Amino acid sequence: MERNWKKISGFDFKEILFEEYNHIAKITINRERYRNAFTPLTTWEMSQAFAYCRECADIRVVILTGAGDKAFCSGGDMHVKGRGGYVGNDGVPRLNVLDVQMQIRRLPKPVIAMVNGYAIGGGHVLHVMCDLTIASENAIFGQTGPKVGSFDAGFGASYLARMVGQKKAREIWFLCKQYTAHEAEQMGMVNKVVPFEQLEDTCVDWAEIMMERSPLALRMIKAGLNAELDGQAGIQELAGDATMLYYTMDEAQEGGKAFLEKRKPDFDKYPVFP
Ligand SMILES: CC(C)(COP(=O)(O)OP(=O)(O)OC[C@H]1O[C@@H](n2cnc3c(N)ncnc32)[C@H](O)[C@@H]1OP(=O)(O)O)[C@@H](O)C(=O)NCCC(=O)NCCSC(=O)c1cc(O)c2ccccc2c1O
Repeated sequence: MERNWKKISGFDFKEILFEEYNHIAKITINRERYRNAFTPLTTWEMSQAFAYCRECADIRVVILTGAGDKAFCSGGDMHVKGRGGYVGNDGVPRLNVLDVQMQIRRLPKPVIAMVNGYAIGGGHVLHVMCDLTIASENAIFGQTGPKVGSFDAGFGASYLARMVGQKKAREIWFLCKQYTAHEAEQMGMVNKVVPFEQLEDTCVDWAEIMMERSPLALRMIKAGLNAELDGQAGIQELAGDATMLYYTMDEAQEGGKAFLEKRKPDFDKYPVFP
């Protein structure tokens, strides 16, 4: 189905497209010429887009994808890989895709990876970070790090292992083989494989189903699933959400009111559940 994706205004992005349709934001890495490899500018722009998605209450689900029919993302742009990171116009080496990874993980809304071709290297890690992955039949998955002088021993290893198991994760990283969409689905890192022509429709369908569910329930489930792996940082995320919920209750309002009214708070009137 042809959809009227509208450009989200207020940004002058050069390396990504940032669009909205029916409360769904779509972030497209727009470097088709380089199989959508990311530079520090690409990841900086992605960071701003994800920050907007977090703040904007109108956005309920985010789709991350790559331009064209060849690649979702082929990882860091090898042309600008320097000593210490990927070097942007300011000459500073950075690994700022790691910030984007955290933003995806911390976004209190579902993020769908719409994998339309190669998801390789740092691009593979990006799909791993997303809550759901829907892939077209032509999609190819794999890590290249140990072949090209890199590795992601963070979420790119440990979270991947949670998905596919330790043996498979080690195979993926040690051998740097490429896997078809169906193999990736069998391994548990892809939710659904569809023909290329149905890829966007399926992602939008899934997004629209999720938008019929309680946003707060999805937010809490995501935080809980994260907390299992994220230790103290995961507990902080879940605890922050619990505090947010507590602040919506009369019991918490009473504490603040009592302070401002210079009286003792009366918490006795609020129910204590077993
Ligand atoms: C992705 C491919 C398997 C596609 O192969 P295909 O045969 O379809 O296409 P070509 O190879 O001919 O590519 C067409 C064209 O695009 C250029 N290109 C492709 N990928 C990149 C890239 N990553 N960087 C720069 N340019 C790229 C390619 O050179 C061609 O240009 P021409 O001028 O020749 O036309 C295959 O392309 C491929 O394997 N690509 C490389 C994948 C890769 O190794 N990526 C880097 C991995 S490391 C990484 O991503 C990484 C990034 C981080 O920021 C990290 C941060 C922290 C920890 C770890 C990190 C990390 O590991």
